[in-house]
Amino acid sequence: MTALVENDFVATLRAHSARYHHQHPFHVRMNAGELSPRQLRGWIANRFYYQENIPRKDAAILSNCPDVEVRRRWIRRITDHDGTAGTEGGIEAWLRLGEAAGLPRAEILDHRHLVPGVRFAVDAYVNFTRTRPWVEAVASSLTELFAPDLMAERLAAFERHYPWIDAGGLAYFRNRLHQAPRDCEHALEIVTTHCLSAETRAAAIDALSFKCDVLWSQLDCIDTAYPE
Ligand SMILES: O=C(O)c1cc(C(=O)O)c2c(n1)C(=O)C(=O)c1cc(C(=O)O)[nH]c1-2
Repeated sequence: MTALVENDFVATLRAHSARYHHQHPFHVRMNAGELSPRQLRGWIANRFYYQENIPRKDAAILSNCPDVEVRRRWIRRITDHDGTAGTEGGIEAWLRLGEAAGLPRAEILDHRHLVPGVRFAVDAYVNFTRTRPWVEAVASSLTELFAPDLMAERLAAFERHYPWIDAGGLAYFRNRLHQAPRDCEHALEIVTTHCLSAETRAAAIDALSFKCDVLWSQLDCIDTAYPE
């Protein structure tokens, strides 16, 4: 009985793929090769704000998490993005993606292209992880269950449709192909072991819905700011 209910819980989480931002019209146009250089650069510059805030939200989760075993594994996410002495992290890789697309790193770093709604959505995500119970914050990261398929599609689309972007700039997406499955396996393990009541399971599902909205809202704002 418990196993069956747990299967339902995981199935409900996975069913959120239907609300994932791979379906957003901006991503659909991106993968179909229909975006202009200006639109792609706008997306890269705005998505940087998400990238640079991911380690801050992971630090918020660490600060709220009392379990040393979880912290020992979760901390890896921060160095994946920030890098370490001698190794490039995701933030640097994203800046290189920008440069490969003709966007100077200074223009990404100073947020001159950042639109208010993207800032608002990303700040809402970080705030959520600071203020909600840590297991809910972990559940909100489960959009990464759906990310690898989108990354693989995006990689192929960039190579095929946007050859003006130097292929060396695509390392960020390649790295996420193996980082995301590892990360979401851990997140799913945490959520399924900690959310055993109807209430905690409902809260985890709500957290994942909220995160789908965060990702969708970012693209809505980028889409509006960079019309065809
Ligand atoms: O480009 C994307 O579509 C996409 C989506 C997501 C996601 O599903 O949250 C993440 C990422 N990229 C990503 O690069 C990343 O590092 C990441 C971390 C997280 C998270 O919530 O912990 N999501 C994502």
